[in-house]
Amino acid sequence: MKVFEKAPAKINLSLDVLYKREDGYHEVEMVMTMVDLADRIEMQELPRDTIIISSQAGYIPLDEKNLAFQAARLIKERYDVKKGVYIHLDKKIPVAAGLAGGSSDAAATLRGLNRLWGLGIPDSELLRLGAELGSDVPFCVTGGTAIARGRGEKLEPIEAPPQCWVVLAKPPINVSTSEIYGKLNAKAIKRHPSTERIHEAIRGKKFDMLCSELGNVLEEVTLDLYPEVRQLKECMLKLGADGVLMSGSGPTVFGLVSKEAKVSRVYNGLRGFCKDVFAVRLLT
Ligand SMILES: C[C@](O)(CO)[C@H](O)COP(=O)(O)OP(=O)(O)OC[C@H]1O[C@@H](n2ccc(N)nc2=O)[C@H](O)[C@@H]1O
Ligand SMILES: Nc1ncnc2c1ncn2[C@@H]1O[C@H](COP(=O)(O)OP(=O)(O)OP(=O)(O)O)[C@@H](O)[C@H]1O
Repeated sequence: MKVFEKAPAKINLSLDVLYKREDGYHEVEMVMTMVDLADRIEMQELPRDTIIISSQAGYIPLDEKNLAFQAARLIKERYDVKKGVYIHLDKKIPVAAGLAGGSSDAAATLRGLNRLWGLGIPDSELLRLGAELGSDVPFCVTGGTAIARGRGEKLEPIEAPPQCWVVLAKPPINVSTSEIYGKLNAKAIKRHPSTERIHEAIRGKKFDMLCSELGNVLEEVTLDLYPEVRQLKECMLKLGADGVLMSGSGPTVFGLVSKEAKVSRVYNGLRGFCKDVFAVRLLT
């Protein structure tokens, strides 16, 4: 038997850090949503008690470092499943991009294996398992739009943002999430985004307000380390995107665009700047 799951990319409409915690993680407040750019995960039962990962993408680990492998191992151990599984990851989300590609693959694996093996694990438990795999995984389990708190695992589902186009561009650099958090001085953040005002813009479907309230405190670190990300933001604004922000710890920058007529100008203008450019819709 085989099951398929879509693993969509996330973007952070806001990302605020409140303080650094004793456990080394940062207490965050983020508004997150999904976009229509997704990996496709195929899971097939194997008679032998093993986990095999394959992918068409040549640049991700296929062993226990892969988050989908870790998700499968966690479910097998926790629910004492003696069967094996073959997992194929058809990667469309750029890797180490700030789009939670690995986290979304892990979440899709949890959902898919729950179905494949008929385990009947409730959503609340899938969220708890997800939190053991990474801070972004619980949000990827539920999807939709949510305010995430704690280290990212405490979720408050909210309304969908006003529908628009999202142009994503990833410059050809790799950014380490732990390095960016590590270099952030939480006590010296210059400008905190307002989660409340972002939520108000979403609730009231106020697209212009949403664009002007976008904010991510990790930009302070990543944009200084990688000036090309700052240039990419400026370029996207010049090309006519209505609101522009870096997603997660970067380096992907996304632009919100309300009018379809403007999308191709932004998309084509960026193609000269970097190879990984996508024009997609919000997944509402
Ligand atoms: C940047 C975001 O992607 C925004 O959604 C997330 O905050 C990070 O999510 P993630 O990549 O799933 O994070 P994890 O795999 O749990 O942690 C990676 C590293 O990021 C740092 N980290 C992560 C989350 C958090 N709230 N505080 C942190 O300081 C820690 O150093 C950790 O070692
Ligand atoms: N299934 C997977 N897909 C992509 N990368 C994976 C996967 N499993 C493990 N990795 C590893 O995880 C690292 C981060 O990749 P990922 O694409 O998840 O980053 P990201 O989009 O920056 O995540 P986040 O936004 O959650 O910080 C990469 O170095 C990659 O080798």
